[in-house]
Amino acid sequence: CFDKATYYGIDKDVEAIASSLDNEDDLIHFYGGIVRMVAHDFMDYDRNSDTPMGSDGCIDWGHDANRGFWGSIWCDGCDLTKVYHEKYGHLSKADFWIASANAVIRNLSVDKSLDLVDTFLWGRRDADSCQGQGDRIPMGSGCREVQDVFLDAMGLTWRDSVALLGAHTIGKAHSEFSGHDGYWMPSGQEALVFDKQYYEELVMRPWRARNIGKEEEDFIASTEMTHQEPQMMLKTDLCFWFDTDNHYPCCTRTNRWMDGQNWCDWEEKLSDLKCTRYDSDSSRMEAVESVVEFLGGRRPNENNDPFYQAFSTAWFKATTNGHGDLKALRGECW
Ligand code: HEM
Repeated sequence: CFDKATYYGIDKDVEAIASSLDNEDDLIHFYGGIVRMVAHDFMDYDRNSDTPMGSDGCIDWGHDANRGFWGSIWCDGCDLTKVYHEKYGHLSKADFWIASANAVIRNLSVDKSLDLVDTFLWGRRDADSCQGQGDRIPMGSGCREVQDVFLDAMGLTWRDSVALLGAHTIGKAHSEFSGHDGYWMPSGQEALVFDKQYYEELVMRPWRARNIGKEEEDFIASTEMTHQEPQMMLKTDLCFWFDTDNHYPCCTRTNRWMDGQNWCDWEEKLSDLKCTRYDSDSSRMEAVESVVEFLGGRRPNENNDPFYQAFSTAWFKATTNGHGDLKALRGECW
């Protein structure tokens, strides 16, 4: 049995661990890591495979795609794992992880308004093994990958995909894990708020290609000169607005200068390689239109509702994919 009291008990326990962390970077990674871990559990779902996987509490911890979980988010000595074994071992890990991620999202959403309790279903069974799981995780090369994983394998829409990637509004990329480095947001404080700022940064911030020719090709904010706490976007993020699959490397705004220096030309000369938008008949326009929708209207505005609603729908689809027999939370367990 899984009732609302247990669900909110997990929420409280996640918050208790968070408040025991005194370092902002640890806090960001704790919150971000839980949500990312659930995404890695559901992004391996392939409806066309004999071994579909999906949210089953099974992650290939040793795979490069999954670096950054074992040892800090989930491990024998990790706080979340200890809480699970001490209090929630009667639940599957898959259910527990999703309830924990829901707690993160609720606690970091504006006025704690995004409560996913009403769409939470439980009853997932954990898999003992999931060989090949890591090979199914997208690495950030671009929208072709989003199409393969989210649309073709998981059966989601472009709108769902754009909504789910909005989760990059929290957390950070670490050079020691993925090779990418930086926040999606301009500051650590903003990386602790679950809101629509991801779309605002995508559209408003000038971006230039970074790590060109390397495995971790991505984008860095053109306003960024120090590289101490860089602001970045992956090619899988920026492709919701620019055609980075067909035109990379590039720079999104080639007409910005400082002290006679073009902002696109800090490391490489990119001022003559302007990023291109999609043609109006491109199938990717559904992604572009979703970004516009999630911006919530004329700027500036505080309207997170379109993002929150679309995220709830997409999160529900992604976390229940392949499960036909899940149950709603009970009012009370006897
Ligand atoms: C195309 C799909 C995706 C790609 C290519 C991708 C890629 C990445 C990469 C490279 C990182 C940095 C990891 C590190 O170095 O620590 C990251 C972090 C993160 N991702 Fe994604 N991601 C994808 C989808 C998602 C989805 C669907 C969610 C949730 C709904 C998500 C949530 C997060 C979060 C919260 C973090 C921050 C982790 C932390 O702070 O430790 N991602 N992602």
